[in-house]
Amino acid sequence: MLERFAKVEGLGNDFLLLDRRDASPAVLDALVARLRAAAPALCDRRLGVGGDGILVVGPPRTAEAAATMIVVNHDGSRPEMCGNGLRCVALAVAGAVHQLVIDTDAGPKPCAVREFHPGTCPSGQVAIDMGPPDLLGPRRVGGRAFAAVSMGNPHAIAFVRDEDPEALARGDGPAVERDPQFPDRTNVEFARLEADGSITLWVWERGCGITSACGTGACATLAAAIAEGLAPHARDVVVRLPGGPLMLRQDRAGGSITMTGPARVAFVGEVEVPAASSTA
Ligand SMILES: N[C@@H](CCC[C@H](N)C(=O)O)C(=O)O
Repeated sequence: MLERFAKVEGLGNDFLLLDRRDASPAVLDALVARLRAAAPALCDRRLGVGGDGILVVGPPRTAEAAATMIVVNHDGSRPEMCGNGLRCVALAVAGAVHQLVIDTDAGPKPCAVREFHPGTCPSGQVAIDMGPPDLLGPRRVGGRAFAAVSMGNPHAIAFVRDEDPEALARGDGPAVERDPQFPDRTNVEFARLEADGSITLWVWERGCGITSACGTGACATLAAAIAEGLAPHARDVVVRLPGGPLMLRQDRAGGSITMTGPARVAFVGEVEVPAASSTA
């Protein structure tokens, strides 16, 4: 069955986006099941469209929302949240309305689209109220201390000084992702505080591997940095990811984190999504 999609990206974290705001709950559930089974093939960068995951835009679940975002990782798993993906969904849904709420599996998220360039392939800057982080305490994995933080989805953050965060994310990410202390697996962050107050961040994503950016990972890292006294409240903090910078801010302890960054539709197309039973 052919499905129309937009290829979207935020800082190079890229997704197939299927807008099915017209679908009934049963049709949406069946589509998500098919996409989960087909995700490794669809997201394959040589044999498929290519992407870190898939975003399904469904009808809103709550009265104030414009739509719902459902996320499927590259490996077919279904995470609760995706920061870069949500910026892309807000951009795709926004049209003339630049303030909107999108429902997610981690609750409703207010979004503001700025510097909107309309067209078949719109782009813009999107600010999202990502909600408050949940600080879950320290974990020790392989002799290293990680801060466990939930942004709706799970993160394990280690701060390094003289080590290379990219090498650590590539080398240690897979084992930390599957450490038994994280029964749902975890996204894994290696972060370095820079002299100018910014944070350099590499992320090994659950269900994807290394990505060029992770919005929830950046927010979780800021929360851990503030908790450890490494970053300030009520000031913009730049988190530098391989794909570019995200601007983050938490105004008070325990409060919401605001994330601002780019989103873009790269191209649109149609792709065959096989029935779930024939993709095993
Ligand atoms: N890239 C995303 C996070 C996507 C979900 C993640 N892989 C998970 O399994 O939790 C982001 O920008 O937040």
